[in-house]
Formats: sequence, C-alpha cells, structure tokens
Amino acid sequence: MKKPPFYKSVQFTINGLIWILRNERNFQFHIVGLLINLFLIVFLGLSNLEAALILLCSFFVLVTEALNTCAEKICDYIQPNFDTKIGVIKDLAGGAVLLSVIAAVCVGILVYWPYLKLYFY
Ligand SMILES: Nc1ncnc2c1ncn2[C@@H]1O[C@H](COP(=O)(O)OP(=O)(O)OP(=O)(O)O)[C@@H](O)[C@H]1O
Repeated sequence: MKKPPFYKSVQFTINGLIWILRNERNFQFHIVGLLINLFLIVFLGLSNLEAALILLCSFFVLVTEALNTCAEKICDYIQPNFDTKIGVIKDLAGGAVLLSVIAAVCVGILVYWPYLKLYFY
C-alpha cells in the first residue's frame, strides 16, 4: 500500500482523537481532568517544573486510556463472544489505565498540597 503524505497521516491521527473524544466516556472524564489541571496551573501560578509534571501526568492518563480503548476494540473485533482470555487482556489494559491514574493522583497530591495548605490554613 502506498504511504499517504504526511499531512494525511496527521489528519488520520486527528480523526482518531475526534472519534475517541466523541465516543469514549472515560476519555471525556480525563479531558475534564486535564482542563481542571490547566485552570489550576494558571490560577495557582504553578512553577514551570510543577506545571510540566501535572501536564505530563494528565497526558499520560489520556495515552493509557486511548491504548486501552484500542485494545478493547481489537478484542471486540477478533472475539465478539465471551472468552476468558479476552477478559484477561481487557483487564490488563484497564489495569494500565488504573496505574497511570494512581501515578497522576500521587503527583497531584505532592504538587498541589503546599498550595492547598496556603489556602486553607
Ligand atoms: N469478550 C469478553 N470475554 C470475557 N470478558 C469480557 C469480554 N468483554 C468484556 N469482558 C470483561 O468485562 C470488562 C469490561 O469490558 P468492556 O469491553 O465492557 O470495557 P469497558 O467497560 O468499556 O471498559 P472501560 O471502562 O475501560 O472502557 C473487561 O475488563 C473484562 O473483564
């Protein structure tokens, strides 16, 4: 198959992002999380390093969610019926998302805690 031009490849990846944004509820939740973090970065005046950590974690969660959706779609395509092996694959992909969320929450607590202390004490 002939390789599409670069701009077309970019268009395909954007189509993928638009699809997941429209169709996957969990991805939409994580986008809301990213928007809240963007607001807090500006509102609290986080340092460049703190903002970079928060953004990295927010996008890390979005990436794992996109890969999880990808794994689910492949599984549903190759095996639409109940299959314990498919169940394990889906659970593993879901586990990866959970791990990324745990990492993001830990980083969020470490970064935001000093600012919260200033506001509430
Ligand atoms: N074909 C299948 N065979 C066996 N177990 C399955 C199958 N499909 C789903 N499961 C089980 O149900 C769980 C949820 O799978 P499903 O495809 O519904 O994902 P989901 O609810 O959309 O997940 P997410 O919230 O991560 O998008 C899986 O983790 C797996 O344990």
